[in-house]
Amino acid sequence: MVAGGSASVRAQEARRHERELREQLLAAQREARRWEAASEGERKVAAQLLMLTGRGWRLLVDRRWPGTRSANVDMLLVGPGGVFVIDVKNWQAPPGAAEGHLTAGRQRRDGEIGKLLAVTRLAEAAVAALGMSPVAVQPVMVFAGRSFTGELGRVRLLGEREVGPALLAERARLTPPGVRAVADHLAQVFPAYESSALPEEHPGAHGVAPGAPAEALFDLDGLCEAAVEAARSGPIEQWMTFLHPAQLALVRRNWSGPARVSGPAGTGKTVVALHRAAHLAQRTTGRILYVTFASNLPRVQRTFLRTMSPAVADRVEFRSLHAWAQRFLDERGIPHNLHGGKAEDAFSRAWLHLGRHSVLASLDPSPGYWHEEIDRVIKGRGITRFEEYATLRRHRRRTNLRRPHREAVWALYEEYERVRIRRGVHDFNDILALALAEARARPGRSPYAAVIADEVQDLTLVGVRLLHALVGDAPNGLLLVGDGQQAVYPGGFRLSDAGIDVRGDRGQILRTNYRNAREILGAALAVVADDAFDDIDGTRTAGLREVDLAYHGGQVLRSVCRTPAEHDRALLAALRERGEPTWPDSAVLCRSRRETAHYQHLLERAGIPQCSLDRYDGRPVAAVKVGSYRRAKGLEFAHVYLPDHAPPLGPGPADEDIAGERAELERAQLFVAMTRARDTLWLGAVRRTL
Ligand SMILES: Nc1ncnc2c1ncn2[C@@H]1O[C@H](COP(=O)(O)OP(=O)(O)OP(=O)(O)O)[C@@H](O)[C@H]1O
Repeated sequence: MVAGGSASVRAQEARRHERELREQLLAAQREARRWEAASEGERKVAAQLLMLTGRGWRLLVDRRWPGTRSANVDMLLVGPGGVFVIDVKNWQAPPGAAEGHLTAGRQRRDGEIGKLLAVTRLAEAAVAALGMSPVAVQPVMVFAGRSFTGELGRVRLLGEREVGPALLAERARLTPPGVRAVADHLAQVFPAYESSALPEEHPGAHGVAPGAPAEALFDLDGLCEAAVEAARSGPIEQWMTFLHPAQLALVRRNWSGPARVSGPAGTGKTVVALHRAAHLAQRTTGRILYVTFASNLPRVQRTFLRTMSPAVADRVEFRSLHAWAQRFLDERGIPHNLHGGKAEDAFSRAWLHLGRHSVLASLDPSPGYWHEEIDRVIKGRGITRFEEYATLRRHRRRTNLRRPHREAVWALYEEYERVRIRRGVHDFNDILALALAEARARPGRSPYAAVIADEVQDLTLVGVRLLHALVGDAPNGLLLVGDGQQAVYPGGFRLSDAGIDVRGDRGQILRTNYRNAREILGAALAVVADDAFDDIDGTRTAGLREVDLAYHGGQVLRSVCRTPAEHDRALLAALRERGEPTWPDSAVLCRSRRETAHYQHLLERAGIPQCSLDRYDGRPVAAVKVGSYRRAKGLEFAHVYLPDHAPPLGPGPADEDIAGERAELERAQLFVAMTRARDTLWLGAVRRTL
């Protein structure tokens, strides 16, 4: 570049710098005028918030409360950390917060909290029009001239000196265009307070024509697309701020009783359930119970909620249903003695004694099917009398068991119970049954404002009855989330058997898949295309479902090998080829525990860091996750490797229906594993298994 050229570039830079300084000066003057007009307390607090406005935050001071003549909102602050509804208190007496009450000196001032919450709800409703979740809106009470840190429910209580650093430390949720769009929208909904001398916010200053209708102030589609893109390009642990309108409606909805959200894989059911948990925690002072069947999932979901909405995270309890039930029995002083191993042993003895020489062996000589029959059909559905079992419709069990078979199953069940009781142990079903009896015997002592069950299709009928007993038919009390197509355990039930009615608007379906690339979802649906399934609400649905796709890239890679050793080398080569940076967002998923152990060792020996899904808690870890298909329920990864994914051919049960049922369950499990993949799905197979 010639000398003259470089001087002209410097001159242009200087001019640009000068322009920026002028703009900053004008903005500072505007803000200064607003603060002069504000009350002394607001001025002091606004001065503290300067550090935020200098970093891309937008401050709306002294705004009118829509729908009222004279009520005002002290401040609305919009920044990377979200939306903050700020109420400034300039009290003579020192503020205090104890035992759920706000005080000024000795006087209770709880009404002030109520007012702030009411205006926060208005702000939530306003930003919902942009698809923004209520978790991104936080009420803050700031005490001018004080140093203070506390909280009452979802309201943060901060002193003048604490507020700036506290809000600055919030995790970034909004991009700069997002901040502008949200602030412009709020400026319209909460206009400048008429009786104040404060100048109006001029949206035009942010590049939008003054007087334009509210909808034109931002590009809603653009905002949603950007949010989807951010979610896709970010790490898997990415929490979300913007939801699809259909999802947001479910998060904020008022249900008059129990409700159900279903939808195919990857349609955001868990995202909705987590936002709903946070929303309900914001609206109530009670606790929210969030349960799943799998024991590893609650840890991951707890991490997600903590990231998404730390203010309410402590009031949402994440538990596997069985862990929760055991603690519940402890709290209520009900003796119990869960011992899975000894209970299994009791069944083996019963089988040796009664089962293997009975008519059951001619249908299926291996005890597994009959163990499931007792576990998921008889005890799982709370059947205690043979007459009930004799005529029971066995959902998701294809074999038509005639009376002699049912009598034989019942004899096996009774023998199992005898041995188990003699040994003084309980199985998992007993724990749920004891908890249900206790919850029914002493209702009204439940500390839960709401209960949310994720992956509900995997629970048993007794489990669902137990959750229902905790909240009954209270409005917004019970939310059941799940997808019958992803049932990975045998047997099933209908919600109506539990006395739960989710007809009409209380049963909602999500339809847009946000997770899987088209090719991946296509491959997964091909596996279950012919398997129509019965959902827990009683509807029969075809396996090949209509799904809208939000994402179109991705690929399916297939590797068919001649020997297991060649296959394992191919897996390692595929992992290495994709490269170390991809490993933290990769998972190797296996059909059984035994195979999981095999692939863990394989990766270890090859020097590829691995982390068991049993230990994974949703926080980023620099290792490939390894676990069984069942352990992968509810999770997702950018790259999923399914080694030796085709079930081996071998001698199966004599009964065709039982063989067909087993094969169908295996396909459902494979479908779940395949739909965990966002971008790449690697399918390994050994030719002997094809
Ligand atoms: N509105 C949205 N915008 C962008 N991404 C979304 C949206 N909703 C959900 N997602 C993303 O889609 C993926 C699937 O969401 P989620 O796990 O909640 O689906 P799901 O229906 O529970 O899936 P599954 O039943 O297969 O476990 C997640 O990565 C989530 O972040």
